[in-house]
Amino acid sequence: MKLAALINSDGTGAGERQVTGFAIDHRKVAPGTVFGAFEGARVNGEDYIADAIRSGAIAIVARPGLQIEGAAYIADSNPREAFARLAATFFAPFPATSVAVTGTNGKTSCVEMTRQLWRMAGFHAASVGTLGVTTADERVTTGLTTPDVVTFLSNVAGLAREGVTHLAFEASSHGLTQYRTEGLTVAAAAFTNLSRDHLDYHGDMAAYFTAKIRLFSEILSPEGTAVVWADDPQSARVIDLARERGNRLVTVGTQGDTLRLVGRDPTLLGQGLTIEAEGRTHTVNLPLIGAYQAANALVSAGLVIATGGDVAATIANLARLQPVRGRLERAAIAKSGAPVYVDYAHTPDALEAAIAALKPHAGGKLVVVFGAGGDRDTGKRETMGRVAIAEADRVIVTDDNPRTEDAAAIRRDVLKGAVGAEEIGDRRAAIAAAIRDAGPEDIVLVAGKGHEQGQIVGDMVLPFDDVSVARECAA
Ligand SMILES: CC(=O)N[C@H]1[C@@H](OP(=O)(O)OP(=O)(O)OC[C@H]2O[C@@H](n3ccc(=O)[nH]c3=O)[C@H](O)[C@@H]2O)O[C@H](CO)[C@@H](O)[C@@H]1O[C@H](C)C(=O)N[C@@H](C)C(=O)N[C@H](CCC(=O)O)C(=O)O
Ligand SMILES: Nc1ncnc2c1ncn2[C@@H]1O[C@H](COP(=O)(O)OP(=O)(O)OP(=O)(O)O)[C@@H](O)[C@H]1O
Ligand SMILES: N[C@H](CCC[C@H](N)C(=O)O)C(=O)O
Ligand SMILES: [Mg+2]
Repeated sequence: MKLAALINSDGTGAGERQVTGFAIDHRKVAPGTVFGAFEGARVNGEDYIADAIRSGAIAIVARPGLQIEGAAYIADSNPREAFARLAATFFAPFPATSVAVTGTNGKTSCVEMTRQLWRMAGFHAASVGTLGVTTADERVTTGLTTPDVVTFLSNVAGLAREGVTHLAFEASSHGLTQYRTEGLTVAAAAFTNLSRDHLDYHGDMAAYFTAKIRLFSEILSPEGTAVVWADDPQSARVIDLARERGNRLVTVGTQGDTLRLVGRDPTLLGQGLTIEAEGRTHTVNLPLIGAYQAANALVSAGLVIATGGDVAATIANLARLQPVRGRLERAAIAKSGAPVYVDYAHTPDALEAAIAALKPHAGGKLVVVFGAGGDRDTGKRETMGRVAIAEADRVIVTDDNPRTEDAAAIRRDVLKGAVGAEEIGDRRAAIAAAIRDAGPEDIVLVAGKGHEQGQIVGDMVLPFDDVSVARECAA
């Protein structure tokens, strides 16, 4: 593609040059690249413009007012958005039906369940999120929940080339703020819930909510559908916005209109759901435990219905959902018979939801092993501690990805809320102690890392998998 196909010719002849790719990191620039130079949280990408041009960049997308020589200058007051728009033109086409999920908790679960439901309906579907890029055949991790815009758009275009027609992706608040997922037509957008997380980056809850809501105010197609978990205190704001914009609405939950949850009856390994839809009552056995998994299943069904799925068939397909990796995953059975679950709860609300899911199944004690990640919102630590002490019967505070922080200091923050909890810094030792002491009627919950395969200490990633460690400790 010639540069002139992306921008109006600037009279220098630059428009005749061939565009070979897009980059937002100057180290990834090759001859023919369009380079996006953005001010970041850590460094200023504008400082690398000269290096990018030396490496062959033919155009620079940046804010107005810079001196740029040797490449076309595409100046825009919102350079991230302008860059994403151009990159989308370059990488298109994308899967014909794309939907996005935002919210503090449940994004990964929803994109994964939506992908599964589409597949059951016979579509070639994929999901992109914390677990990576997933199709029916394989899963490739990208390292971030919402990858950077170039990785995202090039991967999604690759999926379309492989024949994927249906895509569900996670829109994290960082991703939304940094315009990582612009440029494709979003047919439906879902909101799961809002609670505390990531205030290190966003500052306060209002800014965090504003970041998330951009999915509905700017990214969702004007002809698209907003799918809303109606039971969250913030849902009304999303519903109001969708109404103002004239988007179609699908609301789900006990307060929902499209899929109204009127009954939830936990069984040993799942739950019976009673759902009112289109004036009829449907019943289905969801093979997953916990109110939160029922919520995510309904949001996912809402996304499938919003993009043309049959209501009765979609509800019936919930009976065939497979568990999502690291979300209430039954990892092992202790010698005493106590089941050990691994869950990705790393916010106060998620921890509460995970404990609430398991508690009804514990005849004896509910034991929770958890910590908090370093270089992340410090304010959530004490609240997580308080939730654990209030809801569980035995609490062991341990390490979870200290990153560049002092692990003992992070545990101290958690213990401020978890008054009276035990402290075992080494995660393997903590899991071992919980499993060793668990009685036959007890349940052990190992929370915080879910599917993660490593413990991040400093700039090293030490191999660590809660599921394997639980199995080793139970053996
Ligand atoms: C805080 C944050 O989101 N940082 C991400 C973001 O940074 P930024 O735009 O602020 O970038 P910066 O590092 O200050 O650099 C500014 C610009 O200069 C460029 N640069 C930088 C250095 C250089 O040598 N050359 C160069 O060109 C960078 O590519 C960037 O465009 O852009 C970078 C490039 O894409 C990301 O790698 C980086 O993710 C870091 C590693 C990260 O840890 N992000 C986490 C917090 C994150 O994004 N998490 C969310 C949410 C998780 C969830 O709850 O699900 C996620 O979506 O994963
Ligand atoms: N609907 C929900 N309501 C409350 N808690 C939930 C809900 N869904 C998931 N959780 C909790 O959040 C954890 C993470 O779930 P999931 O990975 O689906 O969320 P996410 O939004 O993708 O998280 P991340 O922001 O890390 O990508 C789960 O393990 C569970 O503890
Ligand atoms: N996407 C989340 C994952 C947190 C997982 C938890 N194990 C931690 O390290 O805090 C984040 O980057 O904040
Ligand atoms: Mg996720």
